[in-house]
Amino acid sequence: MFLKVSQLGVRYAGRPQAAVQGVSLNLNAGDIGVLIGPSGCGKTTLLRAVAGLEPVSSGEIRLQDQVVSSANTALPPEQRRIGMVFQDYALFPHLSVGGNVAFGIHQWRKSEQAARVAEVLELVGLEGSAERYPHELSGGQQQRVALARALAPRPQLMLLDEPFSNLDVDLRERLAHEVRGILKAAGATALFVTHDQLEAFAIGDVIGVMNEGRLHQWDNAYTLYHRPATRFVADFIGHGVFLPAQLVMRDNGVVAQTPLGDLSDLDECPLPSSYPDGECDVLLRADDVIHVDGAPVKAQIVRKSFRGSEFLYTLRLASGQTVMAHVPSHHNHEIGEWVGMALQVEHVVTFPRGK
Ligand SMILES: Nc1ncnc2c1ncn2[C@@H]1O[C@H](COP(=O)(O)OP(=O)(O)OP(=O)(O)O)[C@@H](O)[C@H]1O
Repeated sequence: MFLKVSQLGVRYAGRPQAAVQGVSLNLNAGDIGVLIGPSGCGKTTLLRAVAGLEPVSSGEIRLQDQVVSSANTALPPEQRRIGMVFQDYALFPHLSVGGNVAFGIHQWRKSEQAARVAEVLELVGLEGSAERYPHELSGGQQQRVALARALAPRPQLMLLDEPFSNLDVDLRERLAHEVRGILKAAGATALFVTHDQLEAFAIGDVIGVMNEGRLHQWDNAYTLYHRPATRFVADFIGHGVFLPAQLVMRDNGVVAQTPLGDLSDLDECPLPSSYPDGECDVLLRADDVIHVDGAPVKAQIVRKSFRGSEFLYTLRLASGQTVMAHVPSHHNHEIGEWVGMALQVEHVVTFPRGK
């Protein structure tokens, strides 16, 4: 295991609650991990602890099997061979692009420095820009220089904290894909912090969802979306809606009875005995709820937003619950209209009956 974080706790003096509590995660060499979660959930604190910039109050951090942080060990940041790109990690304005990129390798021989600068600038798509100055570059180009600067000393681990948050949305998405390509081409292992889930999906091999200092799940994007471990993950990733359901046995199989009809032929569905009286909530994504003109269950459209090839409808069921559905945009119904809806769920995800 390349990076191993075990039962990590980080506290700030004078704050009653730990900023990071009981967090464990593993990252393989060459993989990109992404931490995502709402503001204040502890993402940056965790990243800073890995960098050696925050002391650890419990648990430990290992890099290539060496304990670098624990309650009584703290390898200084400069000995961790870590490259960092932070949101506010500005370039030095008085240094050329080449000068900026060479900053962390100034102790190398001049010829090796020049070769490495050319190599990483090519990697980030800025070959031939070594003589330019930061103010002559766009925001996206400046962030690529910052990335090149961090990669130049061949760090064993790259840490990136919301590196695109000062850039506009279109550029962010493009850069997210580019940065993944650059990190992979460099063979880098990286931990990346964002609060944007599309960015997380575009960049991460493995994604961790944090809330209030805790890591709820550490998995690939597909599993996070389809098999969320907690209600928080279900809601945060892909905006889940929860419908009350009752699990019952019928013909040797489990059926989930919901206000949108029965769900049967379910894979991996828990038995009714998993919940008191079989009563639970099922997670429904907008793509689990389909519009069928003649369906017996009707729902009223309360909101609709046009997304080009489809509408995202928000619908209220007769039972009062709200669900969302992606519907092909040629089904252009009016707000207030009652339309036929049904469920198309492959694997059902259940949680204890909620708040
Ligand atoms: N230097 C500090 N001193 C005291 N408390 C801090 C300090 N830095 C962060 N905190 C607190 O620790 C918690 C976690 O903060 P952190 O910056 O790690 O969250 P985050 O998930 O990165 O948030 P954001 O997305 O807003 O950057 C928050 O409650 C924050 O107020």
